Amino acid sequence: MRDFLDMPDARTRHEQGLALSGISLSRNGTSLLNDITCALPPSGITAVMGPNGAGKSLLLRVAHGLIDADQGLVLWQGDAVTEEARKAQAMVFQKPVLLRRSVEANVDFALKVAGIRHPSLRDALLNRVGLKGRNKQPARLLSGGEQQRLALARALATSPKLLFLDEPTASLDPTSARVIEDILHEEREAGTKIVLVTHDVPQARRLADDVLFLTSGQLHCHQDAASFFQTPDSAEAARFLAGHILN
Ligand SMILES: Nc1ncnc2c1ncn2[C@@H]1O[C@H](COP(=O)(O)OP(=O)(O)OP(=O)(O)O)[C@@H](O)[C@H]1O
Repeated sequence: MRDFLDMPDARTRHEQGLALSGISLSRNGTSLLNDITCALPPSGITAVMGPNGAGKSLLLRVAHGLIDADQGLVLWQGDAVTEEARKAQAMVFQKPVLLRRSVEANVDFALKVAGIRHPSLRDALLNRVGLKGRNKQPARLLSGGEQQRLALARALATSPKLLFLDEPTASLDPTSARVIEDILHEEREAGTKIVLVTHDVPQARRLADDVLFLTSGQLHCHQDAASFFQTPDSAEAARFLAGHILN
C-alpha cells in the first residue's frame, strides 16, 4: 500500500491531495494505527470504512492534526500541515461540539474565527442546513440531528478546502441524514475535498469516490468506490460488505 510514494514528480503541489506516509500510533504498548500510507485524490469524497475500533476516528484526528502520530507524515498539497494550512480545514465530530449559546452565536463564532463578519452569510448557512428562523434558540435545546446540522454549518462557515466528517449521520433520521448528504454532494461539486468516516454502506455507495478500508489499525485497501463495492481488494473488506462480523 505505497501509493503515496508512487506519486508522479510531474504533479504540481496543487494537484496533490491529502497524503499519509507511514502513520503509526500506539498507546500503552498497543498499536492503534500501523504504518498507514495512502494518497487521497485532491477532490471528491473519500470514505473511511471498517468495523468498530478499526482506527477510523484516530486516523481522521491524525490527518487533521488533532493527534500527533508516533511516526509518519501528513501532507496536504505536498507540504506538511501548518497552522495556516489547518485553517483551511474543518472537522465535524460524531458528537457535535457546540458552544452553550444561541444557534446564531455558534455560526457567528466560526465566522469570526475565519475573519468574516457577515450576518447574511450566517443566515444563508443556517438556511442551507435547514435551521432557518432558529437563530435565537439555545443550541443545546436542538435535537441531535439539528445539532449535527448546526455543527456542519459551523464547519462550512470557514469555506474549508478540506472537510473531515466522523460519522456525521450515525444517529440521525433519514431526513436529517439526507440534508447532510445533499450538502456533502454540493460541497464536493464546489471542489471541497471531503474525508468521511462512515459505517453506513449504502451511504458510502451514494457518496464515495474512493474508499479506505481499515481493520485493527491496518489499512487493507484503498480503491475507487465502484471497484471497492464490486470487487474489494481485501478479503476482510469483502466479509465486511457481506455483513460478517470481523475480529
Ligand atoms: N487515547 C486512547 N488511548 C488508548 N486507546 C485508544 C485511544 N483512543 C482510541 N483508542 C483505541 O483505539 C482503537 C481505535 O479507536 P477509533 O475510535 O479510532 O476506532 P473507530 O474505527 O473510529 O471505531 P468506531 O467505529 O467504533 O467509532 C479502539 O480500540 C480504541 O479503544
